[in-house]
Amino acid sequence: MSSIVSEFWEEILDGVYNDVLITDPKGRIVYANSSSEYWFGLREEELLGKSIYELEQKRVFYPSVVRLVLEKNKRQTIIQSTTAGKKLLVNGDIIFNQKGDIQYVVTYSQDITDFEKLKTYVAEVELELKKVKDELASLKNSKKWTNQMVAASRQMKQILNTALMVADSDATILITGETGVGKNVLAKFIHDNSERKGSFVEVNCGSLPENLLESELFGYAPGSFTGANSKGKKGVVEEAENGTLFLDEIGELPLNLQVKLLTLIQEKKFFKIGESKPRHVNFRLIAATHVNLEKKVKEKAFREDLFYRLSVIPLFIPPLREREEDLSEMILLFKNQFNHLHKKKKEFDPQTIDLLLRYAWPGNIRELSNIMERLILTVNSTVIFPDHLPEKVLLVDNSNPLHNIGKKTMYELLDDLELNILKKAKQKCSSTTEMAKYLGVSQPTVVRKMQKYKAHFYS
Ligand SMILES: Nc1ncnc2c1ncn2[C@@H]1O[C@H](COP(=O)(O)OP(=O)(O)OP(=O)(O)O)[C@@H](O)[C@H]1O
Repeated sequence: MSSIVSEFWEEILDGVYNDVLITDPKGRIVYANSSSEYWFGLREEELLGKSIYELEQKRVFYPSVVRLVLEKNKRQTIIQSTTAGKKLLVNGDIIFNQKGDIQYVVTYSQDITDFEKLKTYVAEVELELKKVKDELASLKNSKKWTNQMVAASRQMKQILNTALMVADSDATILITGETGVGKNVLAKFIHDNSERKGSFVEVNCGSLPENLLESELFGYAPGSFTGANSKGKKGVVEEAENGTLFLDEIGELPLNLQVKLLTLIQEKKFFKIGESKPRHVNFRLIAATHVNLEKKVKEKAFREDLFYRLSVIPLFIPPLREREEDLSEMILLFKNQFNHLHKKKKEFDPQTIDLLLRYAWPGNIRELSNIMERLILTVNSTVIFPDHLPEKVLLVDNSNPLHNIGKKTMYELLDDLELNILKKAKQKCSSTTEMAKYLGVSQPTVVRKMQKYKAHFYS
């Protein structure tokens, strides 16, 4: 039994329901009261002398409040998960010696497992209620508002409302937005909500060389060129009869085909390769691009007249990072979808979700969906913790300290930035000497700074 607490106090502390741990400045546990077993699943004898860094790594608890107190040199209150399956609100207080150095860190917790469960339950019920409300509202004017399509943000709702308003018209639509934001999904949504009985036919203008793209679009007459199918070929323009033709990556359309597309839009007629008589068609055209078409027009790489013909109804889908409500709902959607698909029951630690919410998602929904599926398939434990995340997502926590402005002090924000710089340098370099050169500081400075954030570098 520990000698730093007198028998009198030990009896009192053993009688309290909450855990009490005392740790020395090196992070070694020098006292644990008998309630600690209930909280951490380890007997007090097993806890004594153990390093909190080691226990944190083994996930007996995570994150360690003592580590944070020692790193920040001040009192901390955090939410912690334990292997015993609890959620704790943990306080870490410092006892200073006469010289003003840390002598001990005292921690005690409050079990908020039930409270957290209740919070999750209320959040889920609220989310359900919101979904039902949204679905009811959208059902009023939508025929096929699929529940696989998230539109929780104000921007997305506005886009879908405009899309529904124009779905039944013949007006050409130009959908713009970064890669992976959902341009294809929106085009299909418009078709599904139109009265058009024909098919939704899709061509990616960037995926084929010019001659193949032309025959793909317009088809060819029998024997019109060497190597051609003797029966000829129907182009997608014809296949889209009475339906919707979706031209993805329209910015990649070669200039020669831009002229032909213009004729098609203006006169609703086209020539099959090898035919001299025009064919008439009736379809709705939706085009999409992730490039800046106006810029292409200025550079003379895209015809101005075609640009105006295409953008009768312009719809811009903002990047996922600007649609916070969609992002959080999509995380939930993909978690459920991939758990179901792969017969798993994975949960996400709140801090993992927090990091996913802060990441900039340059690949938008496609990138999010890929990462969620990979995590659900490859993580062994039931709970997905921050360190299971790809490095690029993990680094986001500190990569932009401005995210935490107002929540952390300026010194804490500067520490976050410093830590991030060191992490990035460590990824690039194989020694502290190399890191020093890379960062333009001395090697002892690098070592000293890494020591400051040792929990992130040495375990
Ligand atoms: N609102 C949404 N809700 C749920 N999933 C979505 C939504 N929008 C897009 N997705 C999913 O995200 C992925 C990318 O969508 P999509 O292919 O429509 O993007 P895109 O903008 O057309 O991409 P690209 O520019 O690369 O063609 C798809 O798997 C799609 O199912």
